[in-house]
Order: sequence, then structure tokens, then C-alpha cells
Amino acid sequence: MAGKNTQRGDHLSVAGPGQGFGYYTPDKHWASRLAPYAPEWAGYAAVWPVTWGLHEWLATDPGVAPWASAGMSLLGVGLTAVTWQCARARAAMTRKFATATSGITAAWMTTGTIAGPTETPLLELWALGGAGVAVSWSIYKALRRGGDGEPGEGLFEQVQLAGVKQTGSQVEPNRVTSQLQLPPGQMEVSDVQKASGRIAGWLGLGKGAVRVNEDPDNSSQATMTIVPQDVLKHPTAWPGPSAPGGSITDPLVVGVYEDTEPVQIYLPGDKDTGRNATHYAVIGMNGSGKTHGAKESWTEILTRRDVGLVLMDPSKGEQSVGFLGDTPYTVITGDKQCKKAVKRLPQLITERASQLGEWGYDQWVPEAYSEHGLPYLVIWIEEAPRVLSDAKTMTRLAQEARSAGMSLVFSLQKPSFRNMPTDVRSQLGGTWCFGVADLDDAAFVLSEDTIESGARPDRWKNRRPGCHYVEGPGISEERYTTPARTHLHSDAQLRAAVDECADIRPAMHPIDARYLDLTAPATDNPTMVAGNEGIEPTEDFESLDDIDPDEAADFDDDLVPLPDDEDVDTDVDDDQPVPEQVPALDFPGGRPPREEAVAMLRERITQLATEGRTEISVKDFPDPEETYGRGRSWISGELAKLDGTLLQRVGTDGRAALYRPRATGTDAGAQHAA
Ligand SMILES: Nc1ncnc2c1ncn2[C@@H]1O[C@H](COP(=O)(O)OP(=O)(O)OP(=O)(O)O)[C@@H](O)[C@H]1O
Repeated sequence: MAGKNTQRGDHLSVAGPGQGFGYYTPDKHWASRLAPYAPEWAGYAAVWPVTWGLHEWLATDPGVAPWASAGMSLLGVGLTAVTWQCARARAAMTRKFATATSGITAAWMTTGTIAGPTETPLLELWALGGAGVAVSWSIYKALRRGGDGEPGEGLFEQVQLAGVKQTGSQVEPNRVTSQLQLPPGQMEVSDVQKASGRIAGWLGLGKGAVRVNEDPDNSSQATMTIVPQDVLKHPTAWPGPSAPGGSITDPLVVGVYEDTEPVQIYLPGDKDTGRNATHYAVIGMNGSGKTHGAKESWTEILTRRDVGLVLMDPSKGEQSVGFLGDTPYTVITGDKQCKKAVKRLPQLITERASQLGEWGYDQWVPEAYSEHGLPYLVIWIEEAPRVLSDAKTMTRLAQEARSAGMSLVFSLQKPSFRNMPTDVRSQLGGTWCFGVADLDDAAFVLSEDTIESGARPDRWKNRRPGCHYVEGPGISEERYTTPARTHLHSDAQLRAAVDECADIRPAMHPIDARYLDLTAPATDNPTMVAGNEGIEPTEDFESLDDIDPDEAADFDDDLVPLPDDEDVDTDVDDDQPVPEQVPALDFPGGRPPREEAVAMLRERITQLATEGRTEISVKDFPDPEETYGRGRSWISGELAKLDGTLLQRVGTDGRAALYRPRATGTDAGAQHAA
């Protein structure tokens, strides 16, 4: 076959000798390029108005509607069967895809005729689902016919990958998966991966719509996945905790993949499946959705029966954990407190590991809790480089914590060799990567294969908060390259779920309480109390108010190396026996019920407003344990709840949220105004 250009610039194919009369086919004109793909798009466009017409015609008369419904259902089944029958001569994939398309279209048209095509979710299903089916058809055709460019030149030739053959494909709405065979010895899968942007461009799709994964058993074979529509554009609503009352051995569900499958993260190990316990690094630029995702994870953890959670947040603790209100949890805020707590971790690890060993376990298993009361422990450290400032600390913690039934989660905005040495990185089995400014940031934590296969978290930056990739034990490697997004939720929803599981959560084990030197959290749940009874409180454990910000900053600059075990200043008398019983919270006369505590808090706000205070923060409620029977975080959560009614949030003082009393109704503001 030969070709030539016409005066109008169109490329015409000429039938060669022996092919009968020569004729011209305008194969480069845009209309002829698009013509093969017109049927699916015309069908897509026609389905809606036809259904609307049918609805107006048949469904508005109550006498006709039931007959129309039955008739259309039968017609749909019949057409689907006819499609299956007529397509028997076609390739198996074409036959299945055509039949599925007929079935889906008939079902939608029948429902649309009865209910009306403008109804939700029928309209959305047509708009997104229908377009997805049409795009999938177009891609499938493009791949099968090998493109519509120069005769004999297919997609792969056009993107400079001559020799790559498609050996099979699978088509689903909004996803085409093709198996590729590379010319052995001439090309590597990385060459195809590098061309994924060109393939996307050739198909008229966005960057990242094409991913290429190498076959681990045969480096001359690969799987190419094309996802035409970005379904993560809109977040999915949070469905609630995935396993309330379940075990931490059940996965934490923290979002959905682009094919709507749940994102599942595993923390403890499982000998049966050969999965190791793991730590995670959470990275993402500011505003990429790390805290939002963290809250979802914390809620998952706090709704399980055999896991404890310790949150360390050197800067915005009040802000990020305020939603937990007075629910039982343990949070350590402030630079200095977090650093102190981190110093205690090595001894905690040693103690937990030797206790597990005494019980005959070489790692944490659910029986450690069900038979001995030692829950799994997750230590979640926000802005980790601020408190884990030296490599030795991080490496040792990461190396040893897993065998002690602990998972560490280090959250940070930008990893670098300085704040996350390679040794540490190699100890973190899991990575949760949100949008980043630069692909190099992601490459620091995501595996090379994931990046090469087309993962592009730098495309999201912080414009698509919550979108992420996740790698970790228990997650299928194919999923590493599949984009996902955390759910859309509000603090109130999470809070309600956490509250509902108040009686399910485990008591903090005395070992954890002792070695972290945790004060007893205020709680309605008598089982969730830090076991400090019988242990002298540390003398130098400062409250947040006692920290001089300048001192904290100095501390931050003066990075303290990890002391050796014998130097660890736990401020705990090691001879002191660990209490067997979890003590009850000591509040003389019983602490006030919640309503009463809230009333007292409101009264205090009124008093402050009457005194002429224009700014109020959590610091204006000294000794909250004694006064309200609840901790600072409870105060913080209650103040946040009054935002918009009694109070108006005006910013932060760098640590805590600041509020102005509002002049409304009978509230404090009104009194102040008076
Ligand atoms: N999946 C999601 N769907 C919708 N909105 C989201 C999602 N994830 C996060 N957001 C929103 O994006 C904004 C930024 O999220 P977030 O505060 O969690 O980011 P961050 O990475 O923690 O930022 P920083 O590092 O500055 O603290 C918030 O308003 C949050 O509600």
C-alpha cells in the first residue's frame, strides 16, 4: 500500500497492484479518523433523549406504565440475548463487552422510562457511566485496530514502541486492561512506562490515565491499564467505621481506589499469611489531606476492641484532635512533651517485647489482648521530623517496635535524607503518599516500581486533597499504582462513631501508661484509663502552659541524639511494681456529668466576656481536670463546638485556637454587650 497527500493535505491510501481498481481512502481527515468511534458516542448521546421521550409517552399514564415496564424489561432481556447470539463470531472479548453494554443500556433505559431520566442517580449514571462505557469502547477499538494513522502503523508504532504487541485485553466500564508482549531482548518494560504519557496523549486522555506494570515473572511482558475518567475527582462519602468492635488485625479502611474498591491498611503482622507488622510513613505537601486521612484512620483504630492509640502532635494537636472531644484517647501535644515521650519509647518497647516473650509470643497476636489484656499499640507522630530529629532514634524505634506489638506512623510534609535517612525508610514497611510538590518527594518513599509504573502524586499537589497512593504489607502490589482518595467526612461524623464505641475500646495497659508516663485521661469509660496509680508522677513533666515557646524553639534546634538504653530518662522508678489493676479515675464526689460540665464551661465563657475579654482560648480554663473532670482536649473540643454560636473563631496563638465571644441572644456575648 502506498500513500500520498492531497492538495488539502489529507493523506489518502491507495489500493496497490493486484487489489483491483485503485481507490482512495481519506484516512487522515479528522472526520475519517473519528468515524470509527462515532457509533458509541452517538449511542451514548441518543440514549438519554430517547428514554426521556419514552418516559413522557409511556410512564405518565398510570394505566400504561406497568405494561411499559414489563414490556421494556422483556425487550431488554431479549436484546441482550440477541447481542450475545449475534456476536458469537466475534472475539470473545468483543462478544462479552457488547453483551454487557446491551444489558447495561437496556436496564438503564427501562428504569429511566419508568422513573424518569432526570432523576438522581439515573442522570448521573448516564452522564458518567455512559460516557465511561463509550470511552472504553473507543479505547478498545483503537487498540484493536492498531490506530488510525499510517496504514500498518498502530498505537505502539505511533508512540515509538514498534514491536510491542497486545496479546489480550479486558474491558470494563471506565477501565481497559491490556496484556503486552515486548520484543524480547530489544525493549524493556521501563521503555513502555516512559512512553505512558505519549500513549495517554495519543488516546486524548490526561496524564496518569495510563499505567504500565511489569509482569514479575517475565520481564518481556507487562499489563497496561487505561482509566479514561478520573472518578476520584469527587470524594466518596464516608461509610462509617469498617469494623466497629473488630480487631486491629482487621484492615483499616481509609478510602476508595479509583475502581471504588476499599483502601485497606494492615498494621499488625499475621503469621498465617506471612505478613509482617509494619510502620507507615505518611507524606504529602501542606493541604494535601494528611490530617483528614489521619482522622479517618484514628477513628478506625478507636472503634476496635484490642488496640490503643497514642497521638503525638508537636504543633497543632488541639486543632487536629479537637474532634475527639472528651472521648477517651491519649494525645501528647507540644514539642517538648512529644520529645520526652519519644525518649521513653525505647524502654516501652523493651518492656512490651519482654512481656510478650514471657507469655510465649515472638510478636503481638490477638491472644496477647484477649488472654493477657495487652492491646496492640499505634503511636502516630505528626510532623515526625520535629520530634524524631536524629537518625539513630528513628532507626532504633522502627527496628524494634514491631516485635513489641507496636506500629509507628510518621507523618511529614516533605521527606529528605536529612529528616528521613535511608536506614529509617528501609524500616518503614508502608507508605501513604498524598499529593506532593515534586515527584522526587514521592520517589523518596514510594518504591521505584510504583513510580515507574506511572504513579504521579505530584499531579495532585494539594489541589486534590485526600488523593493518595498506598504501599504496605497485605496490599496487593497491583494496588500500589492505583490512585485512591480518602472519604469525605466531618469531625462530627467521626466523633459520633468514636463515641459509639466508647465501651468497646480496651483499657490502656499499665505498661504503656507507665513507660509513656501518661496521665489518666478524663473519660466516661472506666476501662480506658491510663494506669498511673502507684507510680510517682515525673517531677519535670510540664503542662503545655508551662512551656516557653522560645525554649521550645531552642529545643527544636538543638537536636538531641538518642540516648543509650541506660541513659534513657524515663523518670520512672524501675523498682516500682507495675500495677495489676487499672485504677479508677480519682474525682472527689464523682466528676460532673457532661451537661453540667458544659454548663460550667459556658458560664466561664460568660464570665470572661463580662470581664471584657475579647479573646478566649483553652488556656483560660486552668485545671480542667479538677474543675470539669475532663482534660484540655475536651475543653478544646467544646470550644470548637461553640464556634458560630457562643464564640467566633478568630485564629490561633500558634498553639491553641483563639475565639471571640459573640454577642448573640442570651449568651455570653450578649451579656458582654450589655
Ligand atoms: N478526601 C477528601 N475529600 C474532600 N476534602 C478533603 C479530603 N481530604 C482532605 N480534604 C480537605 O482538604 C483540606 C486540607 O486537608 P488537611 O488539613 O488534612 O491537609 P494536610 O495535608 O494535613 O495539611 P497540613 O500539612 O498543612 O496540615 C481540608 O480542608 C480537608 O477537609
